[in-house]
Amino acid sequence: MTGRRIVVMARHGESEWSKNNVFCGWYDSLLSDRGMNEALECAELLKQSNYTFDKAYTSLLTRAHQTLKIITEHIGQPNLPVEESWRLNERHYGALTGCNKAELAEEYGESQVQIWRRSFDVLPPVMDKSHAYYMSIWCHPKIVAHSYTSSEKFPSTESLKETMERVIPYWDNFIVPHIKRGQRVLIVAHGTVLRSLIKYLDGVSDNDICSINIPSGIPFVYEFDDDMNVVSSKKFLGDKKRIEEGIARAASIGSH
Ligand SMILES: O=C(O)[C@H](O)COP(=O)(O)O
Repeated sequence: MTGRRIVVMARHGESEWSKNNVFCGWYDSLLSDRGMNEALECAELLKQSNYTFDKAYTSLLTRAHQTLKIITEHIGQPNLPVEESWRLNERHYGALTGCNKAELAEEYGESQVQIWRRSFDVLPPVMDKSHAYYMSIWCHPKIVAHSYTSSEKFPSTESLKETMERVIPYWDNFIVPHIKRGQRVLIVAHGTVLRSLIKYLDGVSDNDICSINIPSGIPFVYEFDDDMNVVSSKKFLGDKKRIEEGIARAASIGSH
């Protein structure tokens, strides 16, 4: 089939843990009030541009599901088929999960915290069984259900590199075939998952990806040709100032 192959991606709205400036990763934090509004703004931008979809993809995490639900209801597609996968979960932030970013910057220095957050391949320390959020993450009903049906090994820490190693095969094997069949796809995921896709699709270098930040709740669009070459890349919808502010917010370590 010939025609425009459009994929819309969005990062979920702000979570409670992000509001408190705490590393979240696989911890299942809910959307904050601001996050709910961001999801609604995201939905409104899609509605204004008349976007509709055939299929949505998201992670196992509630903040992404809440965002997706707000979007699908607002654009009048509450029954849009949704496929969820742990492969679209936020990166596993290892032992940093639950730590306040500003406090870590005081202890280890800002540049070390930014290396953990944005470098391509520097791993945060591993989360072991003694970690305060170990049980909360591994006893999550969706993770438990998945462990019964699959032999896949889950991570205990991830950099962008390891995140890409699970996201890109999922994109290639599970999402791309639907796009090639002409389906309009929406992906609601997390900062590092979207950075993985951007790095892969746009051929961003290991160095340049460090300065790419994804604002919460602002949709962006990729367009592909029939051979899945990128024709138009990462086009954010909406107000330029709001996009710039969102990017700056995602880049910053934040305060207590
Ligand atoms: O997991 C998290 O803490 C957030 O999704 C993103 O945090 P970051 O912008 O510090 O990577």
